[in-house]
Amino acid sequence: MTSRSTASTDTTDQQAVEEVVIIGTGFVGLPLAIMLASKGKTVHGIDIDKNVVKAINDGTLNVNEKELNSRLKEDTVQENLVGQTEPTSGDAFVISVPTPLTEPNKSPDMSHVEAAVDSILPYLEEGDLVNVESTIPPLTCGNHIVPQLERAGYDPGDDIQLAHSPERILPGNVFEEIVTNDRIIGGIDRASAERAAKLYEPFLEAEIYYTDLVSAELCKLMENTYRDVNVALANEFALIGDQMDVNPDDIIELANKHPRVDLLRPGIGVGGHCLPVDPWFLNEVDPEHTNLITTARRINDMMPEITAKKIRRAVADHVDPKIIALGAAYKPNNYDQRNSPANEVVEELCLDGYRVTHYDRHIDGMGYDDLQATIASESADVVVQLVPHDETVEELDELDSWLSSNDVDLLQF
Ligand SMILES: NC(=O)c1ccc[n+]([C@@H]2O[C@H](COP(=O)([O-])OP(=O)(O)OC[C@H]3O[C@@H](n4cnc5c(N)ncnc54)[C@H](O)[C@@H]3O)[C@@H](O)[C@H]2O)c1
Ligand SMILES: CC(=O)N[C@@H]1[C@@H](OP(=O)(O)OP(=O)(O)OC[C@H]2O[C@@H](n3ccc(=O)[nH]c3=O)[C@H](O)[C@@H]2O)O[C@H](CO)[C@@H](O)[C@@H]1O
Repeated sequence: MTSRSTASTDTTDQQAVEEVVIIGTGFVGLPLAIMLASKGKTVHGIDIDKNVVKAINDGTLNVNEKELNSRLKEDTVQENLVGQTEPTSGDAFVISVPTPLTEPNKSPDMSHVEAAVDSILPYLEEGDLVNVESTIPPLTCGNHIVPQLERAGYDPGDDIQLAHSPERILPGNVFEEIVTNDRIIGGIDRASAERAAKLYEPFLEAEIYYTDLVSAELCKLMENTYRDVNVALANEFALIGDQMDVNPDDIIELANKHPRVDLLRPGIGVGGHCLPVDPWFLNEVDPEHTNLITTARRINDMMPEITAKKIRRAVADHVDPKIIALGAAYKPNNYDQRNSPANEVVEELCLDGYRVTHYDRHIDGMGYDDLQATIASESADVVVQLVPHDETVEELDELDSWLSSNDVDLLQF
């Protein structure tokens, strides 16, 4: 049961949402809090991290997401958004806490979601909406959140509305995508899904698709798994290309000239908060039918080690080479280091005893003033570009002839 509505046309007669309590004001919760506050909603941003709460209230959060700092400082946002460490009452509760994996068995760690739901129970009142934005394993709403609410004496779908609207924003382009991405809203019933749409209507300029809870859970996981598997395919093609001594990027470009082929870019691995995690949620619920998915995960997880091997081979002619590694973020033009393949590559090289200094202009404390001066002062033998940030690629382009005339090898991934 999927159906569509346009956010700009307010078609439902569900009660508006005026006061919103957002549990978890991190990468996902804070942009939503800011968007709602900027549209005049009363927003309580709840976080167990006192520093995050203080920074929200002071308007000083130093997060390197485009526009986030300036939007947080806007007068309307500062007037309407208050950071708190404890929940309070409201019309709608949004759950946007982490859902990591437990290692080494790659099972979902649902403790934050459970704690977040527990924390709102004393404040829930009849008619309130609970809307989960965290990425969750299939059946989490039905098998965990519904019983948790029932144990507290509620009857979700009757006295409490329950929805799951997974967040799909792309790190690095959050404030555009939160407005323009279509939204999938699963509800325990249609009324819950339509009420959740009331949360997004004030700022959304895209379609809303209504569905049930499990379909919404699965949809988010399929999206990220699709991307992970496709990067794995590109990585595997690149390994085959390497073996044949041809440039895989060039061949992929040629293959993409086919009208129905659209290969992604091979790289040094798949990092970030989502792609290395979410496919395992599918494996958790259906190990029998996730062979391709888990194989792709393993291919992507192997890439940092394979990259380190390539670097070892490339520096084999140098005695005790001095290596400068550029890039620590999990992807280009980004500052986030969560599950960063670049960091894994550097760790591998350091474990082997190589002398490596590691820089990333996008990351506080890892920058440099002048790349040429840095390479010269460190007497580097090899420069390895691990993350193709636009600026890094440009800088290295400009330094190309200087590097070769100074016998500095350049490796670019
Ligand atoms: N980061 C992304 O790109 C992205 C995009 C879409 C979806 N998601 C999903 O959204 C969810 C949140 O991810 P994130 O990136 O915002 O995480 P995050 O770590 O940036 O933020 C989560 C925040 O929740 C707080 N928190 C933890 N437990 C809490 C509790 N019980 N009560 C109140 N606050 C609590 C943490 O202190 C933290 O500030 C995850 O399920 C993630 O998979 C993330
Ligand atoms: C389906 C989808 O798009 N989901 C997005 C994704 O956001 P993300 O930032 O994690 O995604 P990517 O940009 O794909 O990067 C991931 C890693 O893959 C490497 N990569 C990428 C493309 C490529 O061709 N070759 C590569 O090697 C890249 O370097 C990096 O390490 O998950 C978020 C949270 O759920 C979503 O909200 C967001 O919509």
